[in-house]
Amino acid sequence: MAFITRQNIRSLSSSAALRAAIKHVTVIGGGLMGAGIAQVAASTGHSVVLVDTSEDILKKSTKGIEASLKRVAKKKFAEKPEDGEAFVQKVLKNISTSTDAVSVVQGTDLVVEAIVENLKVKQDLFGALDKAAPEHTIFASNTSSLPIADIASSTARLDRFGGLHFFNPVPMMKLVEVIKAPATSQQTFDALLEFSKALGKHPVSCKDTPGFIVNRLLVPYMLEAVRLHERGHGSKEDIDVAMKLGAGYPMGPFELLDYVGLDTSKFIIDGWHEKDPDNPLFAPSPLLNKLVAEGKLGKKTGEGFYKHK
Ligand SMILES: CCCCCCC[C@H](O)CC(=O)SCCNC(=O)CCNC(=O)[C@H](O)C(C)(C)COP(=O)([O-])OP(=O)([O-])OC[C@H]1O[C@@H](n2cnc3c(N)ncnc32)[C@H](O)[C@@H]1OP(=O)([O-])[O-]
Ligand SMILES: NC(=O)c1ccc[n+]([C@@H]2O[C@H](COP(=O)([O-])OP(=O)(O)OC[C@H]3O[C@@H](n4cnc5c(N)ncnc54)[C@H](O)[C@@H]3O)[C@@H](O)[C@H]2O)c1
Repeated sequence: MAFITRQNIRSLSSSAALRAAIKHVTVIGGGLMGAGIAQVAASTGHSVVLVDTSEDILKKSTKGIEASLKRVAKKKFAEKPEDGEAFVQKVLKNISTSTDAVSVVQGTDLVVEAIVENLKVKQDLFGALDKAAPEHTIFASNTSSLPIADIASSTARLDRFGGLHFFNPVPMMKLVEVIKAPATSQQTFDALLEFSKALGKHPVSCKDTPGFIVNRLLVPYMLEAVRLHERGHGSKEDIDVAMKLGAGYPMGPFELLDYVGLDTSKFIIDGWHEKDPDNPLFAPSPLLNKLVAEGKLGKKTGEGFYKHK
């Protein structure tokens, strides 16, 4: 039996206050990740503004969100499809779009950035947002591989800056890595943990170290799979089947690389290789580089290691 103590009440009310604090969310980047984050935030009652560089991209993002919501609704409301349609419409109403990040952050509690994996581009974005956003607004990056402290360094709100690393596909993957950089305040970190829980996700706490937890283990594994294939020691199909049937992974490494995007994968590897050139774990892959140079970026462009319909 749980006893209600004064301390319990205090921590319950402070966590309720934190949860209440994040209502309006601005998601910047409407690609694979940003669209998923916007969808999940809107599905859990947040009001969301999704930002990208053009109306055409935003139209594509919104279409993708609608299609994904329909998949969710089909399962969630299997018994009552009409409630599923109402759910989809209600969630879509919680999302608006914009191509002007600076003007929309004026009314936001949290900015989640999911743009290209490039330090300078992320710094420029946050530097501009910092001047426009209210004092209380928390900034978070969904970066896969860049130090949160480096991204935050273009702002004057180091205490209100942290990492929220989601996993692809966001509507299905339960994990969020919540990253506390050295200057992130405990209050900001707690707010990010609470926000992740409010999204129905399972947060884990991470230090601001390269790759946090998942990617520090996943990137060397994926790269070793590519090298194994480059050495002629296995076809990509056999390697994928082996890891699915032999290790219980839902996707093989080549399928997952195509799913993540080969451009994003290359950004991650190149960045780590530049910082740690003698580490064989992060050595670049000629095959991956060739596919990216040919514009074969994986599922999102219709071809990567595999062809996708
Ligand atoms: C080298 C460097 C690389 C490093 C990269 C790091 C990247 C990054 O930082 C970290 C990551 O994200 S790492 C990546 C981490 N991610 C992973 O590791 C992912 C590994 N893969 C998986 O967990 C599974 O294969 C999936 C869950 C993707 C699909 O499940 P499945 O059973 O294999 O196949 P299924 O039959 O298709 O789908 C079944 C049902 O799922 C539902 N549904 C699916 N997608 C949906 C969506 N977008 N919306 C809504 N719903 C969606 C839907 O209900 C569907 O049924 P339907 O009747 O068809 O509508
Ligand atoms: N793909 C994954 O599996 C995955 C998983 C976790 C984290 N991430 C990280 O999430 C971020 C986004 O990855 P993604 O896969 O969604 O990429 P993506 O290429 O699918 O989408 C990026 C979007 O950002 C937009 N964009 C670029 N610069 C912008 C700017 N200055 N302002 C507004 N929008 C801008 C692009 O137009 C594009 O629509 C990266 O930091 C990546 O490392 C990716």
